[in-house]
Amino acid sequence: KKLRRSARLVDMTQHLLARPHKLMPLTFFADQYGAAKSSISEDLSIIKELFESEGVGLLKTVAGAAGGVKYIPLTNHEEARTGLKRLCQTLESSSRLLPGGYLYMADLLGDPEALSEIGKIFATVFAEAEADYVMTVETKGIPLAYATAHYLNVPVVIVRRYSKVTDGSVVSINYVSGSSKRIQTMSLARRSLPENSKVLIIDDFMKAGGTVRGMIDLLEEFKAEVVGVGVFMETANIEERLVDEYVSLLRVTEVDMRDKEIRLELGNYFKENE
Ligand SMILES: O=P(O)(O)OC[C@H]1C[C@H](OP(=O)(O)OP(=O)(O)O)[C@H](O)[C@@H]1O
Repeated sequence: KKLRRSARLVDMTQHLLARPHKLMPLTFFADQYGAAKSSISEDLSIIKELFESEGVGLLKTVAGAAGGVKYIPLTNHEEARTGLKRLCQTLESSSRLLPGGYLYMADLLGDPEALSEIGKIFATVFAEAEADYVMTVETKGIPLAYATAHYLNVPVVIVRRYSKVTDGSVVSINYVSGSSKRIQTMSLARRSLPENSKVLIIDDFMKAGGTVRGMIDLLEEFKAEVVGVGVFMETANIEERLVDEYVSLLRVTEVDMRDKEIRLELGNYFKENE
């Protein structure tokens, strides 16, 4: 149906936002609105300018016959910092302290707006990683994995702690989660990852890193490539960490169970003296 420019701009914007990282040929829009490709190009430059000036993300145009345009969601660094500082305030209340230096985060992990904000930050950090899948381990990592996967527009694979009949044949490995100091298993259905998949690991919390280490070892069984590790929160001052390459958004610096003190700071995604 023929739409005038203002209506085209609205319709194209919602179309692009709904399909992050997806290349769309200009002819798709030209046919959709019965407009010339030159008009569509002008429309896209208006959207591109607004997206970039307002920090919505990038509109990348790919030239040539198989070309087109794709929306890359990006949160600018300042906005990410402000948003995460706000989350620090929410999380820093002593009532959230749990035994073992954990924080009660289920409310945050259930809040669609917070998840969307965190997911977009992870998708910014790993925008160039060319991940084919986002992987996490049940349970608390699941909402963060989906939020990140939405902005990267890739599927999620969920590692289980126990193999289930409904997974078909599975690959299992044993690992020690530093948090629990006991041997645990991790398993993933054999059919969930083709060989040579590029996988981004996302989890909610990293203590000793045993869980992330486990997922890395599991991915070796699938001949998959780990293209990144993102954790929402990490505990500080862990001597020997089982994983050294990872991005954290927040860090627990101090936990004092006696006087119920808790301190959070920005994670390694931000430079120390930033
Ligand atoms: O770095 P590590 O020392 O291995 O600990 C981080 C693990 C432990 C915790 O999961 P749990 O609370 O054990 O399980 P769930 O996510 O199902 O609540 C957290 O979600 C990470 O996955």
